[in-house]
Amino acid sequence: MAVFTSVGLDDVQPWIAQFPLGRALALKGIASGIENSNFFLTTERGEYVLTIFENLSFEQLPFYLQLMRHLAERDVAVPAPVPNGAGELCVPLQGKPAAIVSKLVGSSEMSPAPVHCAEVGAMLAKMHLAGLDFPLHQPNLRGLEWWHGAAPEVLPHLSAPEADLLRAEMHFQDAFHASAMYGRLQQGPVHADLFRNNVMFDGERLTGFFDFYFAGCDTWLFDVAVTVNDWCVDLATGVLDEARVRAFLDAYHAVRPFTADEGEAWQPMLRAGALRFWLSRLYDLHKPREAEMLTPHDPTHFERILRERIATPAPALDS
Ligand SMILES: Nc1ncnc2c1ncn2[C@@H]1O[C@H](COP(=O)(O)OP(=O)(O)OP(=O)(O)O)[C@@H](O)[C@H]1O
Ligand SMILES: N[C@@H](CCO)C(=O)O
Repeated sequence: MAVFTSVGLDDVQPWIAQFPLGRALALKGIASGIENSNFFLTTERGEYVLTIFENLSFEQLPFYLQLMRHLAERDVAVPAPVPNGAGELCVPLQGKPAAIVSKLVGSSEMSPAPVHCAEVGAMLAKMHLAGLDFPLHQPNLRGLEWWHGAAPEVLPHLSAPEADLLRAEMHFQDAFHASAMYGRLQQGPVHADLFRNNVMFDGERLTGFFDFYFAGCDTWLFDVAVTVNDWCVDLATGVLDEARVRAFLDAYHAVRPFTADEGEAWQPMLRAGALRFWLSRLYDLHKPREAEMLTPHDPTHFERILRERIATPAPALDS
């Protein structure tokens, strides 16, 4: 269920007059998604997606929407937000923040082959470069500081081996994040949640990245690690598929070459990417938000990935 705020064509008709889109012709709720209410919107000018934000406020949204606009203007495949007549990207609908973005063609590729991973790698590198001159700044709100707040909250709910792993990995990540090598890694706006369900494909052609609502400024390599941990993994075991990893990394490297520091940081960063989602899934499971609408994802998937990344080195980065 992904329409939490119900809106009909009659509600949208007067509201849409502020956008240069003509009249609304059709509105259809989108069934997938767990954070926001999403609708396919057909207007006299074409096909769009209308999102009503259920958890994000008017203050938080400019970073995400301006970033999407900035990237779309630089030919990165992302939905382009449509400004209203006053130039605003986010305006209230039924008392909640809402935005209209262009509709991407295609569907998510949930069983990716190396060819899909190469497309994602190349577009991610292009996105990182295009974000270099993005003027707004917001930290990754699910970064090290958040991990330090979340870990003590979930620890009482863990078994002894799980608690030992979490404590040891936090310790390891503190040292990694404090290192001079970490301090030299290139930073900028990152997607930070680029899982298979947040990318659209039309056959083997990537048509767009979407769901930017965990984006923030962090190291580019963190984004690479999060993305590889999802796109290049065997979902049953957490083991990385070498052919997909190579395809992803080679395609990224061809657009934006990795540095020697990134080569050194690669293994700990894959662990950081796994820890981030193990922790957030544990947190969502044990500390659900008030008026929570989502079914928590399984944390053990990322516990398995974390243990696997500690035990087995991933294919190296070229630099
Ligand atoms: N710009 C777009 N173009 C085409 N389809 C879109 C677009 N944005 C969203 N969708 C569709 O809507 C669905 C839900 O969107 P999204 O994943 O952003 O929902 P969410 O509730 O915000 O996120 P999530 O469940 O991933 O946390 C997607 O799976 C996709 O099918
Ligand atoms: N991608 C996240 C969900 C939030 O988008 C997860 O799999 O835990």
